[in-house]
Amino acid sequence: MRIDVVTIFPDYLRALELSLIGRATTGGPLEIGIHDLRKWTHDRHRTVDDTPIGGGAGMVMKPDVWGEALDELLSAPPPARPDHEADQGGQGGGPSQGGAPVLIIPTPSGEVLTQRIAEDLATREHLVMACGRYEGIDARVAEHYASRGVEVRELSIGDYVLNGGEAAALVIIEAVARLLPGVLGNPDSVVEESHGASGLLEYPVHTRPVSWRGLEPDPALLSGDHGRIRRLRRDQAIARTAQRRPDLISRLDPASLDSADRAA
Ligand SMILES: Nc1cc(-c2ccc3cc[nH]c3c2)n[nH]1
Repeated sequence: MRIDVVTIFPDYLRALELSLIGRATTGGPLEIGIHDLRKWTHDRHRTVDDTPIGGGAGMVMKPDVWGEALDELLSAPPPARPDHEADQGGQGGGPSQGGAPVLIIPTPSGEVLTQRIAEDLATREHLVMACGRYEGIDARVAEHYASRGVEVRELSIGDYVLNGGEAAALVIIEAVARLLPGVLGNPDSVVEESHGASGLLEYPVHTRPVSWRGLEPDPALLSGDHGRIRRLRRDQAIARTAQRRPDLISRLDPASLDSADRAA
């Protein structure tokens, strides 16, 4: 997968050079390009914004500058894929959806990112992320590329307002990139996560010391009885979800909450 990120603050995205995502970009399944939007300006002040048509506070990012940047990045050839990666779905599941780039525009007024959306995006070959600032990017940019048949995803990372799209882009990239094959050391760790296949929040985790400040994990976890441990953890996941995210419980298939797998 290739991800191109356009921003007026390229240093904000340097975090992508760290940790697992950073390692995934050195000979791994991921290529990341970080681009300064001002590269596509032509005036001496490198202007990227202007006052809003119709009035209002703040400034709006200019469609002509964004158009030159996105024309170039959206028409770039899809990343070369080693033969062994032909149609190999990652933890996101499913074969690749082909090389057509997806234009992702972080915005507080977008569809809220979910694990399902991240899994879908993890099957794509090329993501182009447009990070806005000020009051946002001229709405005609998304409209123009959608009209040209580009898949445009205006994505929110939650119902709160940031100062720009860069932090949201980091969240979206991490949620997607970690699902790619070879990025996580242990692919099994994706299986029992919150918002994973079970639709539940994950159970509480513990490690040594067993006794800490008078607190100890459930004795079942020390029993070595894997069936008992699995049943406990499922009960804990259900209880935690019911307490913290009852909205997720209502979406579950009631049959999935029965003791079927507890009998195992
Ligand atoms: N979920 C969420 C996204 C944003 C966001 C995204 C882009 C821009 C550009 C200017 N302000 C922005 C805010 N806030 N909250």
